[in-house]
Amino acid sequence: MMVGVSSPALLNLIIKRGRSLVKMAHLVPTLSSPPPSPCPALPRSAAITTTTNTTTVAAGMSKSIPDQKRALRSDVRKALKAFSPALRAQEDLAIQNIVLNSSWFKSSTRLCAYISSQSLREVDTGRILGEILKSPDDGHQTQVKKELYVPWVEDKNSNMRMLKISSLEDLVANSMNILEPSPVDANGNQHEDVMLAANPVDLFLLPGLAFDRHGRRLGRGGGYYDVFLKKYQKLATENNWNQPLLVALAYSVQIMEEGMIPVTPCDVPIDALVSAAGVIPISPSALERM
Ligand SMILES: Nc1nc2c(c(=O)[nH]1)N(C=O)[C@@H](CNc1ccc(C(=O)N[C@@H](CCC(=O)O)C(=O)O)cc1)CN2
Ligand SMILES: Nc1ncnc2c1ncn2[C@@H]1O[C@H](COP(=O)(O)OP(=O)(O)OP(=O)(O)O)[C@@H](O)[C@H]1O
Repeated sequence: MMVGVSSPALLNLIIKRGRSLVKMAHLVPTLSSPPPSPCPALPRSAAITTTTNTTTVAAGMSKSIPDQKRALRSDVRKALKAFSPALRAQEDLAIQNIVLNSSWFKSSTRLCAYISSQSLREVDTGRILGEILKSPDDGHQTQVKKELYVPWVEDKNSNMRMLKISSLEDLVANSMNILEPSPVDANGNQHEDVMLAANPVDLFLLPGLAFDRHGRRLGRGGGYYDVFLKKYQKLATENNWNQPLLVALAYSVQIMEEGMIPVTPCDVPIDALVSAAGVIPISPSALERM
């Protein structure tokens, strides 16, 4: 099976090791039948109406928010498919350069970042992950030492953990063809769960399908990030920590006009968006820190 990874380094890792893929069919999210939601959906009358072909509806017959989300996901997947590989590569380079050269990335010490998947056509994080994991050069330390936590899908009920890795060797492909931490690291130790870490994460680099300039984010429909981010924000509040900066990475075709992304109270807004055109700080904390 071909694993879709965004960076040649990650791809080589998979090929080189030639390990059989870990099968976790029981962990594949049943995207069509999510768990009962504690987040009340907005009334239909509050649903977005006249924005795209997919959400334009007759008066009083607006689509439900889940239906609007499904339709927008489908539109964005098509746009990503039609996005030229050359432009995509240009944007991958520009986005990663913006992150790597930013003061907020350089000064971050604990990060949660996604391992980009080429088959999902996600903004490449390969160089960023490499930079986070590289050992600081003795005597020529150019960056603050960083700790990296990456997603591990726990079950199909939107539960995801963020586990600490210290090397890309700690990753194996899951049943969704996304690289995840293996059950134990190279030394046979469990990966630390960020929810049990003594110190706070300062930066999240988030994936998603669609975003807008006002902080709305549409994910892939599993609810994994929304559930996790709510829990982590609660943990930060309980510990009197600063809230982490939530920064999403987006190709130009994933940035929507205001009003196109349907949201419910469960959707956690992002603080900032990085596209090839630059950083868009959104929240007051992003305006302060970026
Ligand atoms: N790189 C990466 N890792 C991640 C996420 C992510 O979005 N990106 N996740 C974020 O939640 C979690 C995994 N959730 C996922 C949810 C759906 C699909 C997926 O393959 N979706 C297909 C459609 C499947 C369907 O409709 O049945 C797709 O989007 O094309 C993958 C991962 C944790 N790890
Ligand atoms: N905090 C939460 N607690 C419980 N269920 C939630 C929470 N957040 C989202 N969900 C549920 O998860 C399902 C998917 O939500 P939604 O479509 O917003 O996901 P998404 O934003 O596309 O995915 P992700 O958050 O993984 O990027 C919905 O049924 C939603 O009600």
